[in-house]
Amino acid sequence: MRVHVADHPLVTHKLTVLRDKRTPSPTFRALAEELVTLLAYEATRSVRVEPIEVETPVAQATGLAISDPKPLVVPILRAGLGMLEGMVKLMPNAEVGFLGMVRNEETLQPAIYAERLPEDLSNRQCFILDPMLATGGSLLAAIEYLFDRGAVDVTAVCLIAAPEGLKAVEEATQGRNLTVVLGALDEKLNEVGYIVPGLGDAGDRLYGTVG
Ligand SMILES: O=P(O)(O)OC[C@H]1O[C@H](OP(=O)(O)OP(=O)(O)O)[C@H](O)[C@@H]1O
Ligand SMILES: O=c1cc[nH]c(=O)[nH]1
Ligand SMILES: [Mg+2]
Repeated sequence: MRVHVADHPLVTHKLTVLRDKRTPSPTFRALAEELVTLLAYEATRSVRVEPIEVETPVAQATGLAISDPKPLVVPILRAGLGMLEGMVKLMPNAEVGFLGMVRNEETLQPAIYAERLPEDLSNRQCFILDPMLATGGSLLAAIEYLFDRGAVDVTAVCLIAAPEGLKAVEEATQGRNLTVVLGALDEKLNEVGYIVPGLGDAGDRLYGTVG
């Protein structure tokens, strides 16, 4: 597993405002989108491309185009939806599929409650979006789901991770072609499975509801 933790003052600045419990949902949503666009720059470094020729007003130029099959972006509902616009802004011709997952707050076990993905993911590059990697259970279930469907290459973009969850994902995905791109790697998980210092419940903070 390759891990990249953003080391950029703008990322840390925006994350600091996200962490602040006084930040209201509209600002939280705008910042989550901006953060993803910054992280997407790194996350798409290995996007598959092929050479193409174009005519400039002056001469022939060789450039690059994103190859087929197009990358598949998979936000994990609910909170991952807050990252979708920021990602597709950078890669407008990517396809988008959806996975709805919820973590049982007692057992911390994830469950998939909705799925809308292309049937066949063989030979696909997939980009999972989920702001929080806490125990790692949700991300791991999403990763396994995509690989089981035939994906060959998965990159997860998360705003904040706990070391415990990152380690769990790494141990369970040995030999997989997996990259994790993070805005920050925090200190730890608390006794109820929240990231410390984290930002609280990302879904609640994005959408202003509880649950
Ligand atoms: O690493 P884990 O311990 O699995 O926790 C992380 C998961 O928890 C949050 O989702 P949640 O279950 O709160 O659903 P929501 O997005 O609908 O709020 C978050 O968006 C991740 O999907
Ligand atoms: O800190 C956490 C852990 C799981 N899910 C969240 O939204 N936040
Ligand atoms: Mg939640």
